[in-house]
Amino acid sequence: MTLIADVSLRRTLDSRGNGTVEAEVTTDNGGFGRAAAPSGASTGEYEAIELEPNEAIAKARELAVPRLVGEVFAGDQRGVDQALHGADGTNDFSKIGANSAVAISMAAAKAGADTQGIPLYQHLGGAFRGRNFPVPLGNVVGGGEHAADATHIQEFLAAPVGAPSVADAVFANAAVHQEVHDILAERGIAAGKGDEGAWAPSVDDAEAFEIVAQATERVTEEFGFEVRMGLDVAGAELYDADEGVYSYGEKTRDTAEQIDYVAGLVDEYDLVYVEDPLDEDDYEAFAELTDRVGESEARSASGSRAAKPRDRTLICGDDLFVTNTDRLAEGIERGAANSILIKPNQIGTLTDAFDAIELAVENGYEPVVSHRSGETEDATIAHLAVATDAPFIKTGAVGGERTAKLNELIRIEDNA
Ligand SMILES: C=C(OP(=O)(O)O)C(=O)O
Ligand SMILES: [Mg+2]
Repeated sequence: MTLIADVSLRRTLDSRGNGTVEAEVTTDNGGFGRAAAPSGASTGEYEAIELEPNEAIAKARELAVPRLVGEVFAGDQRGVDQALHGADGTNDFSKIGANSAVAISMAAAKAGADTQGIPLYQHLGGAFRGRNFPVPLGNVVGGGEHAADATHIQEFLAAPVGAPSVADAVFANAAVHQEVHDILAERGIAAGKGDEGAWAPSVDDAEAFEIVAQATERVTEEFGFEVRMGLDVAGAELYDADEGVYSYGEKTRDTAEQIDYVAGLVDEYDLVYVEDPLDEDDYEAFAELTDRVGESEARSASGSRAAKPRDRTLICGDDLFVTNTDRLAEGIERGAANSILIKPNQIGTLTDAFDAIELAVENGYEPVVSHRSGETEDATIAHLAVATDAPFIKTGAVGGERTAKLNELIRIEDNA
């Protein structure tokens, strides 16, 4: 094992044009790792704290770097992340910033892999990883906090669950994205793109469902494997706690109506994945919805598919769990959701993200590794997903900072 010899930090650009923290870790024997922090827009209330980048960098230089350089082995990820927690001293990284913490944590992991001459996913996950690949969830239409004057539901996702390889899945999602463009053009609807590269047309959610369903059907036919649909409702952003309702423009739904609405969408569009359908404080409503649609069951008696059992729909907690084992433990106890979104910067270190994944898997919750709406060319999450055998990764469909992760998955699959 080789000690960390240097940690350098700088402010670089993210995909929204904001500053972010980039970290470089070098080791005694010349190992090197570089990583950068992503950043959310529809952030959960209970996430670790992101500081202004220059402030985060100054604090990390003062408090964290001295605890790492010459003190911790680069391959000892728990040691690195413990040093970061020790330097910060709070439970939400509000002192050095979760952006500094996560950049250093990921850069150290890359340096650890480099010193051993193995890929990052193998360093993190062990010698037997690299055979299973996550299904990429591709954001093809979106609005909410990611685009003005577009859909209320934040993300309409393509889910190529039948793809024989990750490369096929990645290209299927890109094809759905293109189909959506073509269908919008057929309908005479102009659309720009939101923060994650999804189309952001000024249509209501009902029309977005129609368009994405049509696009996934066309691609299913063209590619010869099943491409289904998923959603990130980002319910906390729609929820008005004073009124106790979810607001879709003029239309509002109370919690019981919201549960009915989402359960109806699961049936109507055969949704494979629904993230944050409800408010981030409402474990009870999450549990009720999970109970209704979260288990495999015979499809209710509607039409010709009545006899076909429905796969389990993943009800995923993002803002609900914020990659935090305490919040996940509460969810497990209360039966809220059956899946957790894993965003390392929500919690600040790779160790904490790993612990959340392990707790999830032990309890039958599916981990879904995820990007943020503000991203960089950093591809650590691709390796994290492969290292942990995560069944899904959410990292967009197109756009350089999104394809950085998707192309990395293709390379890992290709043993490149
Ligand atoms: C990726 C997401 O958006 P953000 O990064 O803005 O939280 C999300 O809500 O899942
Ligand atoms: Mg989300």
